[in-house]
Amino acid sequence: MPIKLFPNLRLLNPPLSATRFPSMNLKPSVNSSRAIPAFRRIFPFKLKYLGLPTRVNSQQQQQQQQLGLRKLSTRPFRPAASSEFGRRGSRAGEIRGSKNLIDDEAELSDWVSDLRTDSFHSNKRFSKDDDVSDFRKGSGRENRGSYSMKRRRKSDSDDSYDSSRRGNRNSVNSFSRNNISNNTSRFSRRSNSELEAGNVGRKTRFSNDDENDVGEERRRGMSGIRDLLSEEVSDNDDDDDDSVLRNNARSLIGLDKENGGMSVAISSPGKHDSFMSESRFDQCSISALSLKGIKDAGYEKMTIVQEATLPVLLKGKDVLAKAKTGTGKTVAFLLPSIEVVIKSPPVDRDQRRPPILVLVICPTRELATQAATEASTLLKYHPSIGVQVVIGGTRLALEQKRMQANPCQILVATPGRLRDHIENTAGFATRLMGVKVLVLDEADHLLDMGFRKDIEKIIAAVPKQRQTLLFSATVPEEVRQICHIALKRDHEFINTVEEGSEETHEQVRQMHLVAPLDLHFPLLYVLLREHVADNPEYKVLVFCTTAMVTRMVADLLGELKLNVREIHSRKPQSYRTRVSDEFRKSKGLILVTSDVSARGVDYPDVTLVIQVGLPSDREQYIHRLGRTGRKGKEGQGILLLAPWEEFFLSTIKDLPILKAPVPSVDPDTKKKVERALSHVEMKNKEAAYQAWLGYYNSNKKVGRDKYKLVELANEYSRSMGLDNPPAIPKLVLGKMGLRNIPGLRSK
Ligand SMILES: Nc1ncnc2c1ncn2[C@@H]1O[C@H](COP(=O)(O)OP(=O)(O)OP(=O)(O)O)[C@@H](O)[C@H]1O
Repeated sequence: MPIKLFPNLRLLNPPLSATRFPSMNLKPSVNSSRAIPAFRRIFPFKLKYLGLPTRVNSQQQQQQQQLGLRKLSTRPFRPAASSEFGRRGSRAGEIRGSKNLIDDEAELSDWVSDLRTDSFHSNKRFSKDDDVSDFRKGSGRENRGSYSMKRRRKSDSDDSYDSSRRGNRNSVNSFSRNNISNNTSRFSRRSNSELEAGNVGRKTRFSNDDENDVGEERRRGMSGIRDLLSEEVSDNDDDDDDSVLRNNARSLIGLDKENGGMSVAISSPGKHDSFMSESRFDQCSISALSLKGIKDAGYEKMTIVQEATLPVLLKGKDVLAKAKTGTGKTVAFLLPSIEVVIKSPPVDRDQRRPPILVLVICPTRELATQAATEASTLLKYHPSIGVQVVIGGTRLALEQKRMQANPCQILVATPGRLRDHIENTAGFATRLMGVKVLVLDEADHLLDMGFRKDIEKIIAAVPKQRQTLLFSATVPEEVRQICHIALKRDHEFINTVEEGSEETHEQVRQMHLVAPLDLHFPLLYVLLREHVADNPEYKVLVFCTTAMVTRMVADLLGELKLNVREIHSRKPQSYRTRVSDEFRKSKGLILVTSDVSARGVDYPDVTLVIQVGLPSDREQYIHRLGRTGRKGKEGQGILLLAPWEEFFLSTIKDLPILKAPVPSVDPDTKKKVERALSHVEMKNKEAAYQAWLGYYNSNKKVGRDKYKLVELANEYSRSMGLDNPPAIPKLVLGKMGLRNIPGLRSK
């Protein structure tokens, strides 16, 4: 049975295009770093002169050879037709960096204070965000590690497997158990293819007058819900949808062996602009008023993930959906959810505890606010449907008042704050018993150990009889294994990233730079300076490992007179909202950020993403990179690593990331950076050092050898211009397992 699948798979996986980077000049050259500005050396395809980046994997090397010596044409970079889905590579991810135990000093000090007060669990309970979640990942690290081990072993044993088939192995296995024809006829469809207030343990809650409570702004009541029932529904009924989509069908469907769910592999139509489909929203059973809202939002056709998921979701099925970053997943889960509200019986206006019908969970405050804003846009012509957002960093009492004064049917929340409401808001648990649709956005992150307990609690608080939607750009195997926590057994896995193809966008050029730590700050400055000079409309995200490292790097770049903002969990929510809005609207700005901006945040037109230091794992690398190249636009990504961090590259070896030559930094620039570092506040450098140590200590690989780790941390301290490593509280060192390690200073 499985053998039958392969011809189909081949059809779905067109041969490799020889021209992946058609515009790249591949003539070897010895780069004179002085003659060629650093950024241009890293992205030589922008230029008419020579450069020879080294491909990471051998397949890519082969492609490069096939390309031969070609004249470089520069902007605009356009990927070759059909190449996006034509590539294969062994699926990386077998070797994954472990999640950090302590993501930043906030967690560290909170942890310490928790230890002091012996109230760790109770304190942690009510405010969670990205950074915090990373802290809490500690308990799950071992689990993650063992998953990784399993995966590694599995992949080892599969070495003989043809790599071109490897990506489809799951499908093949699962097909062998199932009735292909039934599945195909039923489901075939066409397709192109932080942070709740970091109040954990923090004693301050921020009052937030400028909180973007969309539901409140809209001041929607429940009065018109009855009217909604008489809303005109578009002509197409479900069968029509099916036939339209069936006509377009090019997909394969099989039962997901691991968890019993349906698995749908979506094919490529052979064009590189894979983000949009040819299908219109009115081809689905969507209410006329929703269609009006969609039109006003400027959406004409569905994106690939919308086209693939909407018909299934409109039928009420549970779905786990995977689609590349910036391809419209938010609308994909909001629209069918809104349709459920429309079709629900009217709620009595005088009801004391009106039900929440749709519950959307997002891992970060920014993302929750963004999703609520999108919902608000789509609800333009549904004035009686209310959407509210509950997130950390705002006063709980204020949210309670708002929810009481103006009950909504759609609630968007971060996990920690939601749990807080479940436990502390009168009548809230009763309202949740009305939930018909549960959405986990960035599902893999939410199902990760950092959020797992909250999510389990939330799932226990909503009815079993519900529809559940899990969306993410990354769905690692371990998430497939545990998604039954949330999904029904017969759920569908709709994967719009073709198995064997890359999870990143082709139009985003990726580079990695490996250089000693002492060069990282000067190199970062040089890269940014060059990019700013080259791009009048620059908009750059610089990702750092922890919140305190983020603050220090932002200070440094500010001292270097770059136009910089910073965002991380240690900033008050009002500040974060303001900076996030500013960056969304601005051009000519650099946002230095922790992982609060890694997932989901939709900043338009980001020109460059720089990741400094080890990303927590492969998924985080992909999500951070995904802040650029959204909606089919071009973008660039640079990963700056130290030599001892190079192991991370094996986890992303299937991605088209090229090795860039390290630009030399001229003595004047070095001095300039040193001077700027000397102006950065000592306490910020000390905090960065401690946070850096905590972050790498929690990395399975780097943190294994404590002696080496301390040496590296002290190298980092020197790179900040410090003669002696800052002293760290004894309690903290003890907790990190670093007591009595030579080279550390304690206080
Ligand atoms: N049908 C559509 N046509 C055009 N643009 C759309 C459509 N649907 C969504 N968009 C826009 O696409 C952009 C990206 O959408 P969204 O943020 O939902 O992506 P995503 O897939 O969730 O990304 P991430 O994985 O990073 O969370 C948004 O600006 C959104 O307004």
